[in-house]
Amino acid sequence: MDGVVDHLADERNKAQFDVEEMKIVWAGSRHVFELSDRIARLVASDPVFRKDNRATLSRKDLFKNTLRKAAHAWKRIIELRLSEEEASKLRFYVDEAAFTDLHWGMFVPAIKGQATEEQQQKWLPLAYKMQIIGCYAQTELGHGSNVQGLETTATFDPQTDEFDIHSPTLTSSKWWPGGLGKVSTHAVVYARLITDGQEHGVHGFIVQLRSLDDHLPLPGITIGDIGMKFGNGAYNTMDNGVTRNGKCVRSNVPRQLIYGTMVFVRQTIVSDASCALSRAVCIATRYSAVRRQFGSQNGGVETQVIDYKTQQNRLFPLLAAAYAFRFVGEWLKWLYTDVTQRLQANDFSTLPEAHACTAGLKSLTTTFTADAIEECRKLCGGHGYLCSSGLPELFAVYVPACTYEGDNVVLLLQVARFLMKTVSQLGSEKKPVGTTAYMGRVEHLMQCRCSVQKAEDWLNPNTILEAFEARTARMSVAVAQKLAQFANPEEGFLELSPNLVEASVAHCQLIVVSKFIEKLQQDIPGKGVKELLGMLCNIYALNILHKHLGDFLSTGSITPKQGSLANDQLRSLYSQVRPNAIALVDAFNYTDHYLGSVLGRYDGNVYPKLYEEAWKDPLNDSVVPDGYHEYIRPLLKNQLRNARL
Ligand SMILES: CCCCC/C=C\C/C=C\C/C=C\CCC(=O)SCCNC(=O)CCNC(=O)[C@H](O)C(C)(C)COP(=O)(O)OP(=O)(O)OC[C@H]1O[C@@H](n2cnc3c(N)ncnc32)[C@H](O)[C@@H]1OP(=O)(O)O
Ligand SMILES: Cc1cc2nc3c(=O)[nH]c(=O)nc-3n(C[C@H](O)[C@H](O)[C@H](O)COP(=O)(O)OP(=O)(O)OC[C@H]3O[C@@H](n4cnc5c(N)ncnc54)[C@H](O)[C@@H]3O)c2cc1C
Repeated sequence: MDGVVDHLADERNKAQFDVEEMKIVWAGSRHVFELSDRIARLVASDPVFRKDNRATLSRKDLFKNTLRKAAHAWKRIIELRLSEEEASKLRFYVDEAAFTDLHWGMFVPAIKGQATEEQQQKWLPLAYKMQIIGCYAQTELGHGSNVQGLETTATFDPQTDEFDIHSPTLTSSKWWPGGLGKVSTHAVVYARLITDGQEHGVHGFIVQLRSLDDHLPLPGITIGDIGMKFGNGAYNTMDNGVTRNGKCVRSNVPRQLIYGTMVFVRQTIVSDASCALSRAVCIATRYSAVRRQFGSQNGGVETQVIDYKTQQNRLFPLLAAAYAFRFVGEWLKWLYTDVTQRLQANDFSTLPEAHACTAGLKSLTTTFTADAIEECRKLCGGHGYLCSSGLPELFAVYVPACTYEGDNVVLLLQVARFLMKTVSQLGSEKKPVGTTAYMGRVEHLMQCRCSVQKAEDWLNPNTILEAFEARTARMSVAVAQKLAQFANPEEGFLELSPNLVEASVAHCQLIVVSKFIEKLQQDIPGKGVKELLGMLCNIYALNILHKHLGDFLSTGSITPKQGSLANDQLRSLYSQVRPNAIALVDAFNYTDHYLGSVLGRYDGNVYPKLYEEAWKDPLNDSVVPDGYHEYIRPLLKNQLRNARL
């Protein structure tokens, strides 16, 4: 900021907490903060990583530019001898969907989680040095959610000691895998295993797709890109592939680990949600402090739009959710590490809970974040619709997260199965543990009454927790009772699936709220940091209560009067957060390069930069547009009838 006027300085001076300490809380530790800060600046200062031209490049140029960035990133990683942690941060800050996401994010984890020791020794060193590039080829043209319905076959031939991978139908073509279309040399392909004419379900196989000499597909393999996707620049930096046929190397893993890579990636997606959400919120918050509309008295300045209660009511719950998702993401990472260690010791007992938590939280956080990015665009008024706001691209890149790695509704139905199983086991020897431990108090939760009498009573974490637990337990038990009336449970499950999904959402919201409350029980240093986090936790919880009031009232978990008091408390919390809003988004420590938004600039110097940015558009290369002589002039001169169009 040297020599630059900070238009948001007054806002920063209002902060009532230690921003530097909050940055550490957000990062997770001082080590991660320092590392992230260093790598973010490194990326921001490298001209190869510029991204302000993405919206105007053609698909081919966009894609080639992504290849250039990926190669440059790898070069820098080698030159600077970056650790795995630093390298992954570098890719994060380059901020461009690319084949490397799938290579490092799915191909390598799939081998680590599912391949035998011998296979790992063969493939991992090659993958780590990027001497092979891999992708995760599960989804087919005909089946994505229904993994057991995949049609690709892997038939073992004992004579050659090989598997014959075959796509017997058009719908069995692998369709969607990122990196597959143009870049990957190898893939983990999911196929139905057949030995001695017998089927053994879906397994993963490492398949070489392309020659390592000339990159041509190997004989019998047809590969291409599936075409343009939603948004202009956005996700079109990625090649998503279609392929048929191939040969491969043998794989043999325990049944329970086949889905393991999905559990891993879903866990990373929850942390990514807090990044995407915080980024949109940072843009909308800074711009809301810069933007003024109405309210000028005697020729004075107009009101900052952030001071309108409606703006706060839309924006601050999103800010609170960004922090909430950060902390639940941290916890989920711990849960994943724990389950991985147990699996290595052949303990599969916590896998169902890990599956339900990763599936449910992936669904909850991505749905919320996609909607929130769009809300942030609207919070920025007309300028939010400009590509230079960064929000349209962020939305287009982010929104498929609601679909990939498991459609969000399909995933909530998985949570519902877990919940219904838990309810059905109540009263048996098997006590609910972990995130369903509250079900162990179901008798109390079915009849307890919320004690809130005045608005401030809602600030008690135990009061909030019990209201959320009662709501979820009552919704789950109610739908379980309805299910029990069906002679065929699967028929009942289909019929009641909307109710089941609602119970799952309630359960996942309870997890997020409870993990935020647990975070606040830790020792958190820094003036005012814990107080501010407490306010955000209450905003997150009370906003859900307000938005889902129907659930809380219909289950009798709270009274209408208590619902109204929660809303009064929310308004008061907004006023307390307001002076801290800019500092709370500064704590994300995003560089202007990473934010990629004129509206979200750190210095708040929005208008001159918007004007400057507009002139850079290729349409402004000439004053009179290309096409004037063919199409506009004849129109104006009434010569269209004779014109050759
Ligand atoms: C840092 C880098 C990150 C990289 C990526 C990040 C950013 C984004 C970049 C690019 C995009 C990236 C990736 C996208 C990649 C993909 O999309 S890959 C494809 C993902 N596909 C899916 O997610 C498919 C969704 N469908 C399913 O998960 C399953 O088919 C199903 C819905 C769960 C149904 O399974 P099925 O076997 O038919 O049925 P059932 O319900 O009977 O389940 C059987 C039992 O298995 C348990 N189970 C199911 N899933 C899991 C799991 N993942 N882990 C553990 N256990 C699981 C289930 O609970 C059942 O158990 P029971 O005890 O029998 O009840
Ligand atoms: C950008 C992007 C990247 C991707 N990358 C990869 C990749 O790298 N590798 C890979 O293998 N795949 C990849 N995929 C594929 C992705 O995992 C699938 O698209 C996803 O799992 C959803 O499956 P589907 O497309 O079959 O949806 P469908 O299952 O066809 O869903 C269509 C609709 O049906 C509903 N539905 C489906 N089943 C049920 C049910 N049982 N009950 C109620 N409703 C149901 C869904 O809710 C949805 O509304 C990617 C997809 C995208 C968009």
